[in-house]
Amino acid sequence: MSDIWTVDEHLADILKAVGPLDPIELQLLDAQDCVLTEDVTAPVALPPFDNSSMDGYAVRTTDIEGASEEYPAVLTVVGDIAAGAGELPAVGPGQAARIMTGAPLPPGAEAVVPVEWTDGGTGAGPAAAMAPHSSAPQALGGEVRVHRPARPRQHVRDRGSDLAAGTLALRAGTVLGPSHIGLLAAIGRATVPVRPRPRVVVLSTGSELAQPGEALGPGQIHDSNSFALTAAVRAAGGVPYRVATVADDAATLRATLEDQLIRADLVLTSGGVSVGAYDVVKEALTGLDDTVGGVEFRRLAMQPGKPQGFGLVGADRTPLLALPGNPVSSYVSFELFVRPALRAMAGHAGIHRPRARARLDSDRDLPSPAGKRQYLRGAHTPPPPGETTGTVTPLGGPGSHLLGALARADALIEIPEDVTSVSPGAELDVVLLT
Ligand SMILES: Nc1nc2c(c(=O)[nH]1)N[C@H]1C(S)=C(S)[C@@H](COP(=O)(O)OP(=O)(O)OC[C@H]3O[C@@H](n4cnc5c(N)ncnc54)[C@H](O)[C@@H]3O)O[C@H]1N2
Ligand code: MOO
Repeated sequence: MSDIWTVDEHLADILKAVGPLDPIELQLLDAQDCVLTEDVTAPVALPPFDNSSMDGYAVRTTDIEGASEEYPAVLTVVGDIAAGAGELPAVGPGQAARIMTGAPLPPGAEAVVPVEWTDGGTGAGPAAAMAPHSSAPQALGGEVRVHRPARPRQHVRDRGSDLAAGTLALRAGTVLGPSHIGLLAAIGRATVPVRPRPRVVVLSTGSELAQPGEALGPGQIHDSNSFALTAAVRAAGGVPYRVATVADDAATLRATLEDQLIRADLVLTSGGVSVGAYDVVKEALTGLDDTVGGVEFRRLAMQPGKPQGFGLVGADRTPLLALPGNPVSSYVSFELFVRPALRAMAGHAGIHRPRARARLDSDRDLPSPAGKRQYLRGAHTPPPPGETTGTVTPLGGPGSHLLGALARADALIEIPEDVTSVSPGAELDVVLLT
């Protein structure tokens, strides 16, 4: 390994050190967006019993053979079955039971005729709806005229027609979305085993940093990195813990870190990793014994994001990524190194942002530093229908302080290490950020 690391070497080194977190059992709604770690079989059939798909009448089909509006079949109504009904009236020859959508099919009945195929028990013409339950006594014990025949099982949802009891409901590896959570609830699961969301402590350093909402003193700037990184952790599916900004003091940083490790699956710091006299992260975490740090600081063949630290710290060997302080550098570093690590820890199969090929939309050549992979910020336009290559327009410039342009970007334009100039119209890889 040379003194300078490539982007790919640094990423591989991080991914080698982080693995999927141990599964935990979570309540259904807490498990949203998490990765299921075991196959789930349905302990019950879905639906659990034969039931009606219509508001209407449960009937024996032979009783209504040949029924028409002119010659309706006249049946005696023996009961009223609501969804959730326990006791069911038996339907004998010449009989029908009023039945609601989702209510169990009563014994003896073979099909359901929708109320619109009947007179609704009124003795008049075709009904548009059922008489309300409050006036049911008039319907019960009375008669219903059925105007159309029905096939056996028509408008009946058979027990187990969705899922048979004992069959696979969801496979391990499923990322639990709303429909999966609905299915788990339907089969009666209250909790499921999933990979937890990685808990990430976000810590920014710098004596020049003021909090948003505070007035800036001379030489001060607002801390934006810890906010951007906290939001990025959440967007990547992690649980962020943003810690108060630490001034440029190595002892304070070490103490803060020791306090925070208890709740961290991963630690992110920003700033203090370069070669300045106050580069506190480097000072605090270099060459320490195992109680706090084994962080290695390296230079990457990359712009932005050249200085990076990575190591495993504390008794639990918690991964720590020390990101550069320049706001664009820390954000780009998050996208390229931290996000894939968090996705791997959460057990996702796809850990990288999608990529696309795009033509450079620019009125001039873009220079790029020799020997470094450059990530410019850009606005991506997908290819028109039938084409495979979209376009990308650079925003701002290469400066690592250009947060305004970053906020307008939806892509990172990747310029390879061996390219020193890109002409308008040239095809490039872009990393899609949305
Ligand atoms: N002589 C050299 N100087 C620098 C080099 C170098 O190789 N030789 N590398 C430059 C590069 S590239 C980067 S990136 C930065 C990295 O610096 P640090 O990680 O040590 O970060 P700081 O010095 O603390 O800050 C850099 C810059 O970013 C601003 N900053 C820091 N934290 C925040 C925050 N939380 N929110 C907003 N802005 C922040 C800080 O004020 C500085 O302007 O080093 C270069 N220098
Ligand atoms: O590499 Mo620094 O990260 O350019 O700004």
